[in-house]
Amino acid sequence: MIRASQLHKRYGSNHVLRGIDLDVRPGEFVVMLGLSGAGKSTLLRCLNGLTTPDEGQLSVGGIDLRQRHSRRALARHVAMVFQHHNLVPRLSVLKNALTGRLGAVGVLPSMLQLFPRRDVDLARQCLERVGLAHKADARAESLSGGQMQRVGIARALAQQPQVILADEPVASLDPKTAASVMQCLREATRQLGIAVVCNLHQVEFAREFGDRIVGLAQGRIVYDGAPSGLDDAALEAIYQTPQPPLTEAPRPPMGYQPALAVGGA
Ligand SMILES: Nc1ncnc2c1ncn2[C@@H]1O[C@H](COP(=O)(O)OP(=O)(O)OP(=O)(O)O)[C@@H](O)[C@H]1O
Repeated sequence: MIRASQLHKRYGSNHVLRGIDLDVRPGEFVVMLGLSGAGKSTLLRCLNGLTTPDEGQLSVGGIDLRQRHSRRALARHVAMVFQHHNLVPRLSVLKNALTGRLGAVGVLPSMLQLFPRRDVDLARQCLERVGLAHKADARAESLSGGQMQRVGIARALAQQPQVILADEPVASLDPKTAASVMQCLREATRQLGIAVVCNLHQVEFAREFGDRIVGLAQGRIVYDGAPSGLDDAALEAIYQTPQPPLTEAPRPPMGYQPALAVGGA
């Protein structure tokens, strides 16, 4: 589903990704952890074709991302879930979900918002999956933050992607709502066999919802394994070495207590 081999990405002299090897299978839910600046979002941008790696091999859904013409094709296979859901507030919930079909219908029908019946049915089914079928006609702006993010997930599902990339999808939500949105994302994608790569800052959510955890530190994978293997040593590799830069305080991973006191007696 995703095959990345020895990916490198530099922004000027900033060597952000330093040899990433990552294979993700259909239906696998991968949670990516790491300090701010570790390179998580950059890796997601490589996976959705927004950024081109400087070196390495990368294919997503069987599409070789080194080829220019593949970007449009990629949009049909890869959907995004954003931290700030990016809904159109004045549109109905159903129409927001339907925007997931924009890449599949022609330009004119999409400008006129004329969607085939089957797309409307699909969008309704996706809303049902995220528990919001009853809100189909409500304006998106009338929903709670958690409900809005569920619509964001429904929109991604309506794209019928092979891969969903989620960049801190629950960072703006309270812990209880965040857990229910993570549950919703995991269940829907598992039922449909969609591979997920999800950036998170909450270690306990990574443990609870991830099939597999990938830890990034300074552009390198320092942990790749089961949630059960995410012990203190693994967390120290992800969060403690090297120390975060003094100018940029990282968001602390929730529930993480370092095993060793830094700078202690
Ligand atoms: N478009 C860009 N141009 C220049 N530098 C960039 C760009 N995007 C990211 N960077 C740099 O790449 C590094 C990694 O950033 P990235 O956003 O991938 O980190 P992250 O792990 O996702 O952090 P966070 O958890 O805060 O989102 C940072 O030093 C950042 O400043």
